[in-house]
Amino acid sequence: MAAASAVARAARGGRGVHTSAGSLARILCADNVSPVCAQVFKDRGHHVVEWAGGLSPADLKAELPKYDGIVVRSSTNLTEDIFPHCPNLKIVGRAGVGVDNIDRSAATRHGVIVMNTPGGNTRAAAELTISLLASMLRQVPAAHISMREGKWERKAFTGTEMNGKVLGVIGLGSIGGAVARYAQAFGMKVLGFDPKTSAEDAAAMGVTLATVDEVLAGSDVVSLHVPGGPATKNMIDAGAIAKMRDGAYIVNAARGNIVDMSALRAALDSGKIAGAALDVYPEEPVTSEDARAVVDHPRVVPTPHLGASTEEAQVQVAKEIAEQMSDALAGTRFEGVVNAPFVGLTRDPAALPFLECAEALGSMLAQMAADSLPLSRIEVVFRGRTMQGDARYRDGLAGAVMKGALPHLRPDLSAGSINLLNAPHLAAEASIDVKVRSTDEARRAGVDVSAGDEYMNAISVRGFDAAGRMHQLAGSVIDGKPRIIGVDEWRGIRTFRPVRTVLLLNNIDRPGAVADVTAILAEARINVAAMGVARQAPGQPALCMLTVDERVPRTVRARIEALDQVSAVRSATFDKFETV
Ligand SMILES: NC(=O)c1ccc[n+]([C@@H]2O[C@H](COP(=O)([O-])OP(=O)(O)OC[C@H]3O[C@@H](n4cnc5c(N)ncnc54)[C@H](O)[C@@H]3O)[C@@H](O)[C@H]2O)c1
Ligand SMILES: O=C(O)[C@H](O)COP(=O)(O)O
Repeated sequence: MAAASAVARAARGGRGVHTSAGSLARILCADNVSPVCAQVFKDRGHHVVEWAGGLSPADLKAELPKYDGIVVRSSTNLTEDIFPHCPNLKIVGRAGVGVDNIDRSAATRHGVIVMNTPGGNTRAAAELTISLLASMLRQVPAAHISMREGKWERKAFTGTEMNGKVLGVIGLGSIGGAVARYAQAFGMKVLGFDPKTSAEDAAAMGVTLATVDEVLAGSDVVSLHVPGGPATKNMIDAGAIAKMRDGAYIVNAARGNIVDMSALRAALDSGKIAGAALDVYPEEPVTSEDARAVVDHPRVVPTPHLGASTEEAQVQVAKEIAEQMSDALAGTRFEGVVNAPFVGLTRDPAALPFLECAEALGSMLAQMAADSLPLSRIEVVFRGRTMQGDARYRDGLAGAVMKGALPHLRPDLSAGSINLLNAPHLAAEASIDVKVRSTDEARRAGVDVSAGDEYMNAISVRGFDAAGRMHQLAGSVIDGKPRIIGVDEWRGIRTFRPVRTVLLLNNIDRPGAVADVTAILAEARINVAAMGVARQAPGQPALCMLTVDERVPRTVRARIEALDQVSAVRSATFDKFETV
């Protein structure tokens, strides 16, 4: 399972992420995803099982623990309770756009990457939206049924033209944008609302930007293209419908719970809404009485979630998700990740040393604070253009610092169960408040940001115990490698690499003070690899930093602590970083 562990290593922010020929991950392809998906995985050396249709919660609990990855469409629901059953699961792929059937925050908490294929089914969904719109305005399905019943009813099916009407598009992303363009070819004017669309982008689509209320009030047809989820649930409720024109139409090919079915049913019955075309429903297949009544309404055109169901779109999303997941499993590319965009940093040679530095700082901080655990708060401050210029660093640094710290703060967790994705959540579980700020933000919050200020790029970490005592470290990347550049209040120290075992001693600066320490280490046959001292003035308190080749037993540490010139000894051992 070398490739499967590559994705875990990438999430852990480790080095050496690569595919080895013939290395296998076990992938479950569910929800009738195109066979192209399985083929791409097989071609990339993975072991694939194709599952016909969706998996029930019981199926998921029984089957998914055996797999490293799963591909789903919209039928299989990966709810919060599934993830604790799947310790091997590393990646979930959505062959499509909407990820509202996947509990992304539970996935993140369990260190599982979630990715989708935005764009793969845009054309299919936009074409179906226009088909629904035209069928609804011209009553094509009802006329079809009437013909099949042997009737010839022309007058009853007099329709409404698209030309000259106003289409209101809510959600001007890929599909909403395409719908807006297609509708203009039929002579429709388009009003649109999307908080993320700029006036320039709207103008390029030929859309007049408006508020949501203006779109509702000014449109003959309102078409919805926003993602599903709590933020858009019942966006079109009785209040929104009341704002619409009398005799307006609604098209929903986005997600079922965006429209309140009971409000739509009432508005269809009253004639406030002249017709609706729906591809999606609050529950699929339809079960509730309101949704059933809407589907059966004579002025409603329903389809069973067919937006992405074209040969072309299915092949496209199946191929894309298998390639994206295979690349992520190989650790070479992290396209389409929706719950941890920062994992891409682990493949960036310029970014990786900063993540390693943050992890080393977290590890050393937690080890330095061993005598004052638990830590209740960890603050991370970053400076420099590299990290400030890329929004992904904020989450990446939080993950890396906590990934380093947690093995020392939560002995209940095995080191292998902690990665960049879940580390901040595991910290929150232990009531450790983690804050990441840029120097500017920290300065505004009144935090001392002087640690590492002589470096272009630096990360400082401060850990506070319950009594408010603080431990502080700063690090930077020098010659492509992490270095510790500051310890507590000491500035301008001789920088050192976070490798082997680092001993920090607070001592009085006097002749032979350090020699007494190295003599004890020599007696214990502990080799000193590097050493540095920092002091305020001759004869004053000083800091001595020693890198030694072995772990320092408690008895040896106690002998050093007993020296009268030494006031505090702290040590940190690094397993994963290179040797000096
Ligand atoms: N019927 C189908 O088979 C089918 C197929 C594909 C996608 N979809 C659904 O369509 C949705 C949109 O797909 P897309 O590819 O265009 O995604 P997208 O991410 O490109 O676009 C979504 C847009 O909605 C906007 N948005 C979010 N909240 C909003 C709000 N409250 N008000 C206004 N705009 C808001 C976003 O800013 C974004 O621009 C998907 O999330 C999916 O649920 C359905
Ligand atoms: O969000 C999507 O991509 C669509 O709703 C398609 O869903 P499906 O893959 O279940 O057809």
